[in-house]
Amino acid sequence: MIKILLVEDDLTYSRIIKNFLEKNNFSVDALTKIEDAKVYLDTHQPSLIITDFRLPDGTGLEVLRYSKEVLEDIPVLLITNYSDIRVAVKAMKMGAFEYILKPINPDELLLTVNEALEGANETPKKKKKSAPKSDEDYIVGKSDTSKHIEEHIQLVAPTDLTVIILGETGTGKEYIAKRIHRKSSRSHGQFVAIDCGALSKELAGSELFGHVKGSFTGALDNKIGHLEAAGGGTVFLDEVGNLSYDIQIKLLRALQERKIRKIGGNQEIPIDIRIIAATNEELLQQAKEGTFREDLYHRLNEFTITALPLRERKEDLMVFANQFLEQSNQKLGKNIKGFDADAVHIFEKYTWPGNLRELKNIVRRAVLLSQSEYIGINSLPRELIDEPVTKALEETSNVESADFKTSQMLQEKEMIIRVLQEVKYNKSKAAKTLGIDRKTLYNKMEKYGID
Ligand SMILES: Nc1ncnc2c1ncn2[C@@H]1O[C@H](COP(=O)(O)OP(=O)(O)OP(=O)(O)O)[C@@H](O)[C@H]1O
Repeated sequence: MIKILLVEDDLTYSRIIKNFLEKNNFSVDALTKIEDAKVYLDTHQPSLIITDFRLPDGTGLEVLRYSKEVLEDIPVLLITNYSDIRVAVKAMKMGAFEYILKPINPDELLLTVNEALEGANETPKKKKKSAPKSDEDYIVGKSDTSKHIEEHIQLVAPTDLTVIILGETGTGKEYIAKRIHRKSSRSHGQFVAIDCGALSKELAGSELFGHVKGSFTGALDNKIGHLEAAGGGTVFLDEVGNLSYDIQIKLLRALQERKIRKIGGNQEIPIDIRIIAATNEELLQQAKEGTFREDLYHRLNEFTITALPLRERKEDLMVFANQFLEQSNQKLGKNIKGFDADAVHIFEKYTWPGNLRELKNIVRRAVLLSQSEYIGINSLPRELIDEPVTKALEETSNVESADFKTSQMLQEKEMIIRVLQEVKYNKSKAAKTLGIDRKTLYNKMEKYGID
């Protein structure tokens, strides 16, 4: 039976999730604290972790970080209470598989659990990222920017040039890389995606280049690295700015000489790969500051493609939203026809910090929740609807020039409003969720003028 670790300190919630998953034939071990989860992960190998964001001894991000350290390829789902998409985006960047907003919808939970487990072994070992299953999944978009990206993909794909793809998280860098691979003469070979941000410092060399038996403690056998294994195919180095200096030197050599040497080995092994690298950092800036080798930067940068954030390609927004709706309809067996005018208006106003990944997630959730033919604001999470309010608040208070305290107060006010809405204005529940007593909550509500 597939084993799941659940880290949730709200015992009622924990029991509901555990019972629900057990009814669906999963075995669930439930814990309430990060420290206990760490001890558990030292001795157990669950296939999936579901963790709440707010825990008594820290945040779920710590569970995520630790799990990536001890178990390389374990999917982690983060439950966030305050609909804080920025936390969710950070979690995704740290390697979380998906985030789920409270209040949890059981169908959504089950769907996400199954998606996370799809392809994951029962005993996880290797890091692998999700990639488009087929080219049919890929949406081109209709903005000029999208058309340019498509032209560039078509232009560079048949060559063997190394490509750097720049862009914020969730803008589709991996999707672009995979499309280049599919349109290239290497399409019959493998597409190997490596998340350089998730490679441990000690093992990065061995993962990329391989090692010979006995070259370090734990090297019990000869190992073939990804660069050799992907022979004839394409290697996608995501978050390439995270590679250590040593590895950068080795990679530069590999690219220049088209040969690698395994860790602890003397033999030169020819490699036949194309590299596509991606970063959401200012790699050139890093190169200038000396944290990323400039020679490697130039070697990688034979061609650049920039994936713009969704907020700068508004024309594409509804094209993607409608396609995601179609995909979700198919997957969930629903027949939602589209979005109503209010939903479209809210979509257009929102800033989409998690870009296409966030849009897809929100559309999928809305399709799942929607009771009517057209998705309306009732099926959208609060953060989308509240964002303009938050922004107006920030603008009137001119947060940029205001001191830190003002900004903290604004955040606190916003959080109290959100929690109150979430618990339908039950003050005891709100106080409990916020981790303060009722009296403090009343004082704060008065201070911020919340009715
Ligand atoms: N062109 C596209 N067509 C359809 N879906 C897309 C496209 N680009 C991105 N997506 C959706 O957005 C999600 C995120 O895309 P992707 O993983 O390629 O982003 P990324 O920029 O590599 O993110 P990160 O920097 O966080 O690794 C994908 O899983 C997919 O669902």
